[in-house]
Amino acid sequence: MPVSSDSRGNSVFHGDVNSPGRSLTSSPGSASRLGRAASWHERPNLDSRFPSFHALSETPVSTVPSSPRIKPRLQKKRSVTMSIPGQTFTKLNQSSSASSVEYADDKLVVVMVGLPARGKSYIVNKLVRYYNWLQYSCKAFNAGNLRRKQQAHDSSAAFFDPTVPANARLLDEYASQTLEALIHWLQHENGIVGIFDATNSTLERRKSIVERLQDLPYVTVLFIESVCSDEQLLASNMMLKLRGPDYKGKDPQQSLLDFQNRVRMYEKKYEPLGEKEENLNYRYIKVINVGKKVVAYNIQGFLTGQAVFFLLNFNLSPRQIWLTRHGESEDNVKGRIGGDAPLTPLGLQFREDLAKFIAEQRILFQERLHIAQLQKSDMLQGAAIAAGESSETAATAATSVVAAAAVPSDDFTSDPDHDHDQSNSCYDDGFLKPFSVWSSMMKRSLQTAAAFDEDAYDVKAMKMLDEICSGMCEGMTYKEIRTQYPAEYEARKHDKLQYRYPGSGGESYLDVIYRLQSVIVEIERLQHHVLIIGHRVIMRIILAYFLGCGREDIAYLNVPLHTVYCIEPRPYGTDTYQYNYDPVNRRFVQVPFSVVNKAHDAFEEL
Ligand SMILES: Nc1ncnc2c1ncn2[C@@H]1O[C@H](COP(=O)(O)OP(=O)(O)OP(=O)(O)O)[C@@H](O)[C@H]1O
Ligand SMILES: O=P(O)(O)OC[C@H]1O[C@](O)(CO)[C@@H](O)[C@@H]1O
Repeated sequence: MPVSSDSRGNSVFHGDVNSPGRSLTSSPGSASRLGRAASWHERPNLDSRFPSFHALSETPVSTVPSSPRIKPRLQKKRSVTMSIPGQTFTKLNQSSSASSVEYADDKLVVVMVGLPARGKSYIVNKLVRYYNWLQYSCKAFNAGNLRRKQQAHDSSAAFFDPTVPANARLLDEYASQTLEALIHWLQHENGIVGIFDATNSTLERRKSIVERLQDLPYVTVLFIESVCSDEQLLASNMMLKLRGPDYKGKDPQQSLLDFQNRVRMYEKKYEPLGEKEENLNYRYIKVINVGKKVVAYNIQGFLTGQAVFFLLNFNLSPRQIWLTRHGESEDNVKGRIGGDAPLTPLGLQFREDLAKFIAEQRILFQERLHIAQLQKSDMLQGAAIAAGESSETAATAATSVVAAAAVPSDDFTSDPDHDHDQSNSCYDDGFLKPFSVWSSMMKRSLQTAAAFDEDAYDVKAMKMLDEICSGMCEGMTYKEIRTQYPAEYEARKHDKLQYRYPGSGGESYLDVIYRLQSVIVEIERLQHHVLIIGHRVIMRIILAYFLGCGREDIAYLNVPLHTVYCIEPRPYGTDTYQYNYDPVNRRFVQVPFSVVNKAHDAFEEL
């Protein structure tokens, strides 16, 4: 099969478009031929396809012709392999006998299991963000929220005593109503992944959930249990609960004692996932001590596999995720898209000041971390004494929390000697949290990353961070595209997320999302800081993940050049900061974080 490579080194396969039995599986560039990249379960209307530079008959395709002799028996019902919005398209044989082929939605119900303060909601929030970012409609249904909404009396530990029938019935009712709301969403709001966030602490409860769901077509049930035996983490988690809705505004130490009693109430009846579920052939993932150990049983299907992949890689380590585009390039000045232009003098100045700014922020964060751990230690000490422990025992336990946080991540440790010349307290431990700097393999990004000292940073270039490829429009201005290819210009304006540039290597935002999936998971896996020096589309997609942006916003986020974003994962979400570069005074000024571009102008200037 003839193969060529385009200007960016991508291989382009030129198949024989008239090959017999050609199946319309998607391939780079195919969506613009097939019209809107059809969701996997919709038939694309070939007559409404986006216009392209080539008529369908001329367009080079990368499909391998299937032998006319072997006609695989096509699945007439549900798809059993991965189905990725905008990336895969399964077309069934037109001559199939079924009058209307039933496109089954592969739906997933995730059922959380775990004692209080085991991170269930934390895991749920991350999974919701991850699935939605992958363009699978995902929503969480939390029984605790329903309880708080409906409950007249307070939520003290006594209410959770399983030996009090009235309360046990109420808790079951809250759980049942929550599950029904999830089912309704799946059936009537095109939901794909519904997550049931509750303790679901007994086998009996879990069996009733499976029985209720088995009536739904094409629904897979996956149990995810969070188990934690790390006393320091549990103590820290329970302290975090004091800021939660159940204890807001109440005495911290009394609240901590009450929450510890609530956990004891659940422990009376708690049954961990295990052999009984295996005998029932349930699917489950057991996350132990924030992924230190993960047990997966009977995992089948693409969506469940995504959950395992994600849960193997997340962590709670406090760190910063920095994002910025490359410095100004010569094509930016000319308004030309794509290409591989070098930095301008202003772009070179930006990179020097960026390196100084990041070095300062790295030290400031370490100091903040140290102070936060001391505060946590005081709080733990006070709670332990209130619980009746001796002050010596309490002090020892609390100090170990601080010590545990000061140890750098196990990825690699910057050279303590190199940092010893810093004159502030955070170097007393001799450790500075490691810092990775990732760029794309495009000149403008590589040049920006070159300002970072490889002795103090782990500098890496990644092709998956390259800017979106605009295919035949590479090197053009928006005005030239609008003039020379008005239909393409309008088509992209119509659906910027799914529109794929025609021509070899042409990409859509959805293509780049899937190209960045492994980068997102790697960012979640890292326990130390990272700075990503990307491009406009790359910034939008990564920011959209951490902000949980809706698909209608992703392609329009306002991410100008010489703007630096900082994301700090927190126990209940993320803190975000933005700094604009002042080239005159050569400094970065913190401004309110603001990336949503309500104007939604598809082609704002570069
Ligand atoms: N896998 C995990 N194991 C232990 N702790 C975790 C895990 N993931 C997150 N955490 C920490 O646990 C804290 C509390 O988590 P979260 O509120 O989600 O608990 P929960 O199990 O939902 O509690 P509850 O059942 O009371 O709602 C989080 O803020 C986070 O710092
Ligand atoms: O999706 P939009 O808004 O066209 O922005 C993407 C464009 O931004 C740029 O990164 C501007 O430099 C181009 O290389 C790229 O094609």
